[in-house]
Amino acid sequence: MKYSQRKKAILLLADGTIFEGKSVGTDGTAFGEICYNTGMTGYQEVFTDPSYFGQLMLTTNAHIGNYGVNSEEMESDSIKISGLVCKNFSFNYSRVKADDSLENFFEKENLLAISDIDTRAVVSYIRDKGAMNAVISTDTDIESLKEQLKGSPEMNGLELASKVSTKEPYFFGDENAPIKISALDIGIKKNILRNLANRGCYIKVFPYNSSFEELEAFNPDGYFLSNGPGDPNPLKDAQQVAKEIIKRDLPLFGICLGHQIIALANGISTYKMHNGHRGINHPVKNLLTGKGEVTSQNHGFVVTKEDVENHSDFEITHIHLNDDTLAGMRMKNKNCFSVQYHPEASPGPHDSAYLFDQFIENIKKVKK
Ligand SMILES: NC(=O)CC[C@H](N)C(=O)O
Repeated sequence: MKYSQRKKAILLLADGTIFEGKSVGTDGTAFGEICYNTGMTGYQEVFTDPSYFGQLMLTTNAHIGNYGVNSEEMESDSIKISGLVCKNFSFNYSRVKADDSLENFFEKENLLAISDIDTRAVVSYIRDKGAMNAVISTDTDIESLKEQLKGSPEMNGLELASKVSTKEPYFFGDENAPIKISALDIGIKKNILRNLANRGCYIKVFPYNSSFEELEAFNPDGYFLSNGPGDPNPLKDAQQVAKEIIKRDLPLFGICLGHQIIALANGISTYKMHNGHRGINHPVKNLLTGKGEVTSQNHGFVVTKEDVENHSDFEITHIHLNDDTLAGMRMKNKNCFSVQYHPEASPGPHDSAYLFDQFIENIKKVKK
């Protein structure tokens, strides 16, 4: 689409606030909870991260699309955000490694994006008011959009893993690799699988509603619970899987949604944050080493820190330094640990990749 052909488009928040912008490609209307990501790079990884399913993504970086897209930077096989809100959309891109423009990619995936929005004003507004549902549209009939928006589901209590999980089990990595992992796919990012495979793991990935017995039948050396979209509370099957693994004291590692599932499986609650953490420069303190880590984050729910403090089987291992929320925990007498953030990065810094090494060490201890 030529720049001159762009239409007026709007962002309407659930409380009636309106921001005006322009459409980028396709006309249409898209709903979701509005969230913002502060990363300066990594838009393709973010847009294809299954954890973002059902969310309208606002990017605070002033330019989106300027380095195009590359097929190696997919975190799943398609775009998972429900729509994009940005400031400047780059119709031109420049990068040797790029194989297409972001505009073409959006067109192929039929994603609605709007630009020329005062993104700083939106972020400052939703930081005060808290996360809320919104709609973006090239249709400017506000009353009709308001009506439709009323019907869009609240993120609190929403089960979304079933929408992004694999339908059938599949394998990842070298089948002769020394370590076997059963991974529950509640929205898994590809770079988690790459990180495990690069450390000598052959992984069998299971659909979100698989039972412990199905995961066990692969005869794995360790178990993994993935990241993913939505509220962890409705995911009862996954919580049951976590319970069974922990009961048998088998090596277990959970990331983000998987970490929240481990908490819920042990009677530790989670809650929806006023605004989530989404970006690639979130500071975390490792309480075991005293060291800081700059981390990649994407979550709107969080594990209740007080519940972990009061649980005799758990200890806190990591704290988010911006707001003192829980960023990581482990079980004192079981082979189980988990983090709220993303050691696989993609996008983001690699400071926390040691957590994958730790998982492998935990597995090797048992294997000996
Ligand atoms: N990245 C994730 O796994 C996110 C977990 C969960 N959907 C949340 O928003 O908190």
